[in-house]
Amino acid sequence: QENIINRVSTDSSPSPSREAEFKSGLKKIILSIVFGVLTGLLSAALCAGIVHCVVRYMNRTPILKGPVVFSPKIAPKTVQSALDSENQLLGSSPNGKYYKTALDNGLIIAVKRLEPFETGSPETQSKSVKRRIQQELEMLANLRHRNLMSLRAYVRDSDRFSLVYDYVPTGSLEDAMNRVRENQLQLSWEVRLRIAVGVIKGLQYLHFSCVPRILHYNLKPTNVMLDAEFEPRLADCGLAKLMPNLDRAASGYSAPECFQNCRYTEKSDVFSFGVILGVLLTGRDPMDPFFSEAAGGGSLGRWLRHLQQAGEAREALDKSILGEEVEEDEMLMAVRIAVVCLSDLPADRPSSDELVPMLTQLHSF
Ligand SMILES: Nc1ncnc2c1ncn2[C@@H]1O[C@H](COP(=O)(O)OP(=O)(O)OP(=O)(O)O)[C@@H](O)[C@H]1O
Repeated sequence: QENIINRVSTDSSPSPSREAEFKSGLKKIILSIVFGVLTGLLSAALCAGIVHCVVRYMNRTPILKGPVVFSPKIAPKTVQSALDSENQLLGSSPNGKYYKTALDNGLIIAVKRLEPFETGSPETQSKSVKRRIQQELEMLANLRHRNLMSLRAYVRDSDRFSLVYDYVPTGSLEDAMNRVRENQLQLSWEVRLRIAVGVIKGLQYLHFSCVPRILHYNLKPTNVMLDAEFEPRLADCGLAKLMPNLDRAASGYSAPECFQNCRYTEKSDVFSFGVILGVLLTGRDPMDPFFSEAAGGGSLGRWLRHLQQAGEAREALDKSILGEEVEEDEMLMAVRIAVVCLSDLPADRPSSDELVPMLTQLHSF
C-alpha cells in the first residue's frame, strides 16, 4: 500500500523538463502577442501618417497665377494691363512703392508694389514663402471695416506682389498734416478727434474682432488715408509681416520694445497710435529736430510727458486749434491719453478696446 501511495505522489508533481517546456511555450505566446500588438500599432501609425500627408498635400494652397480679384468692379485682365502701363508714383519706401493708375473702366486704383520677397532662395523655400504670403493676403482681403482700406486685388509677378486698393484722392493724414504745417489747410479739433477715434476703432477691429487677431505693425500717418469727410482708413494693415526687411527705425512711430527686443504686440500698435494722437494735438512731426533739444526731450512722447507733469500741457497744443475752453479741456484730457499710450512699458499702455470709449467719451468730461 505504501508503494502505491509513493507512486501516486510522484505521478501528480510535473517533472522538471515538462515544467521548463510549459514555461518556454508561455513565453513564446506572450512574446508573439506583444510583437503582434506592436507591429499593429506601428502599421496603424504609419498609415495615419501617410493619409495625413496626402490630405495636407491635396489641401495645400495652390500657387496662383495672374491677378486675384476680390471686387466685382475689377476685371482681372484690366489689372494686369494697368500694372504694365505708365503709372504715377504716389509714395516710396524701402518696403515698396505706391502707384496711381486707371483701369480700362475708368476706376482709379492705388497699387502697392512690394519689394521682392526673397532672392536667391531654394525653389521649395520660395514656394512656401509665396503660399504663406497668398494665405495672408486672402485673410487681409476679408477684412471689412469702415476705418480700414480693403484689399481689392493682388497680382504676383515672378518674385514680388502688387496689391490693389481704392485710390483716395484726399491722400493720407501725413499729406494733410503737412498742409496744416504749411498753413494751407485748417483742421479743427473736432475733425482731429474724429480722425483719432476712427484710427483707434480700426485698431480695435484688428485686435479684438479678427480671429486670429491682426497687428498693424506699421501704423503712421502715411498709412492713414483720409476720405473727403476726413474719416480715416488704415492702409497697409498687417503687410509688415510680409516684409522681412521692414525698416521701422526712422519712422518715429515705433514702440521702444521693437528695437530693444524685437517683441511686437498689440500694445506696440497702441504706442504708434499715441504718437499719432500727439501729432494731431501738437501739429508737430515726431522727427522734428525740435524734440532732441526740447526739455525732457528726445521724443514727442517724453516732451509731452514732461509738460503734462509740470502742469504745462497747454504749451504743447497746436496754436491753430486753441479756442473754446470746453474744447481745450478735451485736448488736455487727450494729451493725458496720448502720454499713457506712450508709456515705455507695454503693460502700462491701455488696449485699443479701452481707448475707444476713452476717446469717444471725451465730450462728457
Ligand atoms: N490708396 C491710396 N490713395 C491715395 N494715396 C495713397 C494711397 N496709398 C498710399 N498713398 C500715398 O502714398 C503715401 C505712402 O506711401 P508709402 O506707403 O510707400 O510710404 P510709407 O507709408 O512711408 O511706406 P511703408 O508703409 O512701406 O513704411 C501716402 O502718404 C499717400 O500720399
